[in-house]
Amino acid sequence: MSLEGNKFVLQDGTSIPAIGFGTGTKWFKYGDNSLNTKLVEGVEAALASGFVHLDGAEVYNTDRETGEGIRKFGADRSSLFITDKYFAGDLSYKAHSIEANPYAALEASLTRYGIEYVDLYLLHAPFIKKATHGFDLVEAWRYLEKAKDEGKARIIGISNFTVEDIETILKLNPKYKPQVHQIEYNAYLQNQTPGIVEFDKKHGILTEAYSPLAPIYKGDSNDSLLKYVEEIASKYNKTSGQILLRWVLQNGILPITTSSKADRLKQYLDIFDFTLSEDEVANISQLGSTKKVRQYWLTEYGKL
Ligand SMILES: NC(=O)C1=CN([C@@H]2O[C@H](COP(=O)(O)OP(=O)(O)OC[C@H]3O[C@@H](n4cnc5c(N)ncnc54)[C@H](OP(=O)(O)O)[C@@H]3O)[C@@H](O)[C@H]2O)C=CC1
Ligand SMILES: O=C1Nc2ccccc2C1=O
Repeated sequence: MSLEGNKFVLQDGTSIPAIGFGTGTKWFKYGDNSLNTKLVEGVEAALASGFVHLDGAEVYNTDRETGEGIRKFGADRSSLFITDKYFAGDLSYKAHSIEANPYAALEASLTRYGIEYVDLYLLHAPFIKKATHGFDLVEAWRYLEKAKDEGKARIIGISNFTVEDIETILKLNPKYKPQVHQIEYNAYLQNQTPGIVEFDKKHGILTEAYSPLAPIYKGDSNDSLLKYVEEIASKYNKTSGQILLRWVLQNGILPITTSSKADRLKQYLDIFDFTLSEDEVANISQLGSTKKVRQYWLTEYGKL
């Protein structure tokens, strides 16, 4: 698995556009079934800027907007990389997919998107138990394998898993191993759970980083990391956001970001024409590690 230009190439040769546009976080509209025309326009703007990798999930309830944005823009399906995620719920299991299983959930999502397949299908979280879901984590993984076998998902993977959760799947010698793992990752949270980034690497699993820009909106003006990032941003004639995204890439990790602003979307994509030195990457890691910020899955993984 390696970064080659603006793509990550997996061990089996599959390539993934190296930065994704997310339709969760600021667009997240679980429980609201009205069509968000701002997001339809946002997807069109992302495509017009040059994004081809779109990150969605059942729980975001934004697949109709994504499909509509793709059709309005007139993008060729084969030029896009679309991710969807099964809504497993969290530890409390208060909310979760209403579909019978991950395979059925994907079929329902495909209908809402108006597409035939997704490029990547993930279990959004590992909190899956026979008692609550009717199937366990391993059986959930089998549903993803079925989706892959039938061409409904080109690649399958996981999100927010611990090392132990991944081992539960690997131990069973699955037909397909998880190829991608999406986690919260940025300079302020360099391991969502202990040892996870190293574990993914060791097993040839591509890590994706959600919330890669957290230091910008979670830092304060006296922050030593942000001061340093600003300094190197001016050296490379880039913005702080571009430096933080580049730092993610140079750690071998694929950033998933988002914005409603056309100029920011263009900036996010303009990160492939410069390289931070090894010292600069190490300095960002070191300065970032002096502060810890977790934004998601706090109940499950602990407030920092
Ligand atoms: N698997 C999972 O459990 C999760 C997955 N995700 C996925 O990851 C995607 C991205 O996550 P997200 O946390 O939004 O990613 P980022 O950390 O990249 O944050 C994006 C936000 O940063 C803001 N921003 C960018 N630059 C600046 C700046 N200079 N000053 C102030 N604000 C700035 C943008 O605001 P603006 O719009 O104003 O430009 C945008 O809302 C989600 O949409 C979702 O698809 C996210 C969370 C959990
Ligand atoms: O985008 C997201 N927003 C969230 C909030 C809580 C849990 C998961 C997510 C996402 O994936």
